[in-house]
Amino acid sequence: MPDPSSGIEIASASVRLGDRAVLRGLNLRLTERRIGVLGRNGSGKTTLLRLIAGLIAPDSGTVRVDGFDPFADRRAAVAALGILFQNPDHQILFPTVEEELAFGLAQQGLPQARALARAREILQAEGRTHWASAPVSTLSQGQRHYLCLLSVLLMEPRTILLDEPLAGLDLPTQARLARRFAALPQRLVTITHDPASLQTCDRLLWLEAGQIVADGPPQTVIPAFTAEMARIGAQDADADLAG
Ligand SMILES: Nc1ncnc2c1ncn2[C@@H]1O[C@H](COP(=O)(O)OP(=O)(O)OP(=O)(O)O)[C@@H](O)[C@H]1O
Repeated sequence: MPDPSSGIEIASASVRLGDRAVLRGLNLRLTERRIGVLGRNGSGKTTLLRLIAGLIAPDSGTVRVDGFDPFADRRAAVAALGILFQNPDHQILFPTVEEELAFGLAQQGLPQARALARAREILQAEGRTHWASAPVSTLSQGQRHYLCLLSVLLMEPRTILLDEPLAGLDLPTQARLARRFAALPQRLVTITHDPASLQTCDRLLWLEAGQIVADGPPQTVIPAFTAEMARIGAQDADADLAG
């Protein structure tokens, strides 16, 4: 049985992609409700999220979420973890909004008719009943992103992994989504290179070249990160960027 109190446990985990060591010997035990991961482009944030989600396995070391291995136990992973990718087009599989929303529930074992009914209920609750049979292709990028979030919320996972959840969205949508995230009872792991959105996290990790360089409350990690980004930004050439 899953044990939610054990949180996300990563032990000596390394990931190579191609000839690159993208994550290097990570050791983390994450039990907080709001966890942020900061880091520059290419630092390994998305790879870390994919590792936690069980979409990739570590080359060495172990990953456990609520006590199970998310790569080996896909059934447990689908029930326990929701992931919101940066690009909604990497996530959306179905032609219409209601089919897309129903898919995750059907994967969790709900009969298709019940899944579609639940999809229509959430659209009604969101004031978007007119979206139900709309082709996903008629939605804007921001609306598709919002649709992906609704899909994740419908599945009620214990942990939600968010990859740059507010990037590319207009300001009212960002504000609305930020309020929605803040109200969620679930554990959220949010990755971004924008520290402002992580001010209220319980714990903040700063990832650099596949390793944790700072781990603590936002009050200490954000000033250190911001100062380092300013230092690098003041240079003409990016000597610190490995790849
Ligand atoms: N399939 C792959 N093969 C080889 N290298 C890869 C592959 N996928 C990612 N990488 C490399 O791994 C590194 C980390 O990528 P990752 O997407 O995890 O970074 P990130 O911190 O999420 O970056 P960003 O902020 O730009 O989204 C990058 O240098 C990237 O080029």
